[in-house]
Parts: sequence; structure tokens; C-alpha cells
Amino acid sequence: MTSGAETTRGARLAPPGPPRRATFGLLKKLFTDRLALMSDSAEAHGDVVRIAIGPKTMYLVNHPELAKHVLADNAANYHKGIGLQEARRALGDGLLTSDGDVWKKQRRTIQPVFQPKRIARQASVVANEVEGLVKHLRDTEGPVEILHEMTGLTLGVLGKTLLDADLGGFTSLGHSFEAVQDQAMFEAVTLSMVPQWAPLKKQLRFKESRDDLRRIAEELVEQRLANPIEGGEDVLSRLIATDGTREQMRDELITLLLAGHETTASTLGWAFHLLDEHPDVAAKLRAEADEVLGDQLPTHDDLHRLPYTARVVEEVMRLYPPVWLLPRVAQADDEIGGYHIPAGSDVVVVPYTLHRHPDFWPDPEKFDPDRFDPDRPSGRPRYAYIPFGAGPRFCIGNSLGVMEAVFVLTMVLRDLELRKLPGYEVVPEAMLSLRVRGGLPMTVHTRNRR
Ligand code: HEM
Repeated sequence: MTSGAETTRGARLAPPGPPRRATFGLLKKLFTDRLALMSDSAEAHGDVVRIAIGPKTMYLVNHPELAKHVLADNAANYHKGIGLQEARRALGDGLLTSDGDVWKKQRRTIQPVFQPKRIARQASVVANEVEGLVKHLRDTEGPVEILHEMTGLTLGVLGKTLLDADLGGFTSLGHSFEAVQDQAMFEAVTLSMVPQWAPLKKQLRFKESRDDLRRIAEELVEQRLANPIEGGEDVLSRLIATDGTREQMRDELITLLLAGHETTASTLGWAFHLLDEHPDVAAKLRAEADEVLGDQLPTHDDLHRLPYTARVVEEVMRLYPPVWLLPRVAQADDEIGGYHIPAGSDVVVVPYTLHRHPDFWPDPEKFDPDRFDPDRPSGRPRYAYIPFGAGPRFCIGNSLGVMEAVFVLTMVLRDLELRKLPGYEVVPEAMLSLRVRGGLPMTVHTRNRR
């Protein structure tokens, strides 16, 4: 049968999608170009696409109203899916990967750490960390690898803001997280058909990295147990106060560090790439930084006074949403957009295609921060833009991530000029998060401000 709708369970229709005989081509794309797989499927088959590859059938969701159905209205019917299930081997039952009552209890425990007032109080901590980064970049001779720098920064910020701890000594953290993610994605794209005991280099690297993360998390827990903070509001203090097992505390810590660092670091990597490509946007952002910051560090109140920088961050996350797909598994039969979705199906909401849906985004490939100008009414539905997800699983750290990204861009552009190495090709790599393949080397020049 071709791309037209097929019939399952009597008269109820399955969504359109590539025919079964396309399996080989689909597998190849799944392995080598997952973004093209998503975009081409949406273009060819529309807002709900059925993709059958070998034993797996996935349903891709590319429309705001249907995303709302899966993520919010009928969220109880959907548990976490492809990629995240595999990541569970390293993350255990932390907030990102758990479901049901385990997730609810953990969310209640962690939520207070992310209360807006508490995050606002962390603004000076974030600004100080970014100031350290700017100094370091200024003092570095030769090109810097920007993604590596952003990873160091975002981990440092998480340590200080969430854990009240200095992660500077744990230099392997960034690499270990990368290895764990690589393996989760590898298992997802090979449809978990390669046994975990197979002595592949990737798998060995995964085990070493997982052990490294566990060792670091356990050390942090032990340190805090030995030196408790009376009435501490940080994640470690809260986890300890709720009497979780050491294993739960360890898994939750690993989860928060993973969820909180790579997403923000990727956003910043893409931002520096796009600003390099669009000097007019960089000039506007810089003018705002000069006017609002002067020679000072930004404060939480300044966030409202940096609207253009905030729009740049929003537009970066539209084009390159760090979490480019939101995988779920249907617990019971459902209907999405009039199509039948059997229980047990993999349903994947795709922010990458939603954010480029031609019905909601004119000239979708264009980098245009002013799309988010509140004076330019867009008529866009709320769920056309979901970089932080939606519904009960909405990102817990969104305001911290945005504050960090805005502070980095405003402070770095005020003081420095970063330029991509001539001829360096920037290629997206769609892993658990959407990053720049092979990193982003840039040269750093001190800016003459007056
Ligand atoms: C630009 C930065 C960020 C982006 C784009 C982002 C994006 C997301 C998205 C899309 C989800 C939903 C995943 C799903 O529904 O399957 C999510 C969940 C989550 N994020 Fe973020 N995130 C960012 C920053 C952060 C930060 C700074 C933290 C802090 C630790 C964090 C912690 C989490 C956690 C723990 C979850 C799971 C929440 C739950 O299921 O209850 N994120 N994030």
C-alpha cells in the first residue's frame, strides 16, 4: 500500500505515511539524517504521519492542536518514549524519564527549587559565572570551542544555583554526559536491536561514563550528608529532607544536571552561529546591551529591559529547539486528528517541524527575532511554539535557562566579538538534544566600546 491511509481495526483509519517497502531508506535516514526524516515526512504526509520501520511503528505529530492533545489534554495517556526509555539506563527514575506516581512525587519535591522568586534570587550568581566566562574568553589566545565553553558554564551555573556546590573540579562531567546521550540515541535508532552486552566501543564508553556520573553524584550526596545546610533550599538539601534512597538522590541529580546543561549550552551554540551569520541582528543586540548594562552586570530586573535579546533567544530556539522531539508511548488506544492510534504506539511530537510549520510561520527558514515582537500580532496558536514542551511535563528549569541564555548573549556581545573560523561548516546533529556536530570553533576579539 502506498502513502494513503490504511485501515486498522475495522473502519478506523491509520494516518498516512511512507509505504512499508521504504523501510531501508527510512532506516538509513533515521541513522544519518533524522531532521530530514522529520521534515520530509511532514512535507509529504502532513500533520500526523505513520512511519513503520521494521518492528517499530512511530506516529509523528506536527500540528499545534494535536501536540496540545498529546502533551496536555490527554497527557495522562502518554508515558515517556523512544530515546528517554534508553536514557533511563543512566538516569534511572529521575524527573525526565519517570512516569505516574514516581514522577509526581519527584516533581513535588523538586519544584520549590525552581520557584520564580528563588530563581530571581540566583540572578547575581548567574551573572558572576558569566563574568568569569567573559574574562576567560578574553584571556584565551587562539580559537575557542564555544560549545565546550558553554557546557562548562552551564554546568557551573547548575552547580551554584541548584546544588550550592562547585562542580569546577569534576572536569569529566561534560564528556560523560555526551557519551551517555550518544548511547541512548544509538539504541533508539538501532531500535534496541544491538544487545547491550555486545563489546562495542560505544557501549564500553557508555558504561564507563555512567559509572563516572554515578561516582560524581554519589560524592555530591555524601558531601552534603556530611555537611547539611540548615533549611537549605537547594536540590541536594530537598532530596535529603524527603528521605529518598541514596540511589534516588543520585539518579535525580544526574537527571537535573543532564536536563539543565546541554539544552542551554546548545541554545547558546546555535545563537553564536546565527549571530555570526546575521551581523545586523548582532548589532541590535549589542546596542541594547550597551544601553541597558553600561558597565554593570545584569540583574533580574534587567531581563525586562532586554526584550530584543530575549527575542533572539526565542527565535534561536524556534529554528533549533534543543529538545527537537518529545517522544511518548500511548498507554491506551487514542485518536489523534481523526486517526486511530493503538495502545503501545510510539507517538512523537516534533517541535522541529512544528516550529517551521508553514501555516503558522511565514518564511519559516528565515532567522527573524522580530517574529516575537509583541507589537507584531501573529495569530499563532499557543502550541505552535513549544521549546520547553507543554502540559504537566513542561520544563521545570525554563526560567533559569532563559535567564542564563540572555545574560550570556548580552554580556558576551557587549565585551567581545566572536567569529566563526572561515569556511567552518556548521551541521546540526540531532541526538537527544539538537547540537552542532563536532563543536563550534570561534575566534575571540575584545571589543572596543568607545
Ligand atoms: C534553553 C534551555 C532548556 C530547554 C530548551 C529545555 C527544554 C525542555 C523540554 C522540551 C522539556 C520537556 C520534555 C518532555 O516533555 O519530554 C524539559 C523538561 C525538563 N527540563 Fe528543561 N530545558 C531547558 C533548561 C532546563 C534547565 C536549566 C533545567 C534545570 C535543571 C531543566 C530541567 C528539566 C527537567 C528536570 C525536565 C523534566 C520535567 C518533568 O518531566 O517533570 N531544563 N526541558
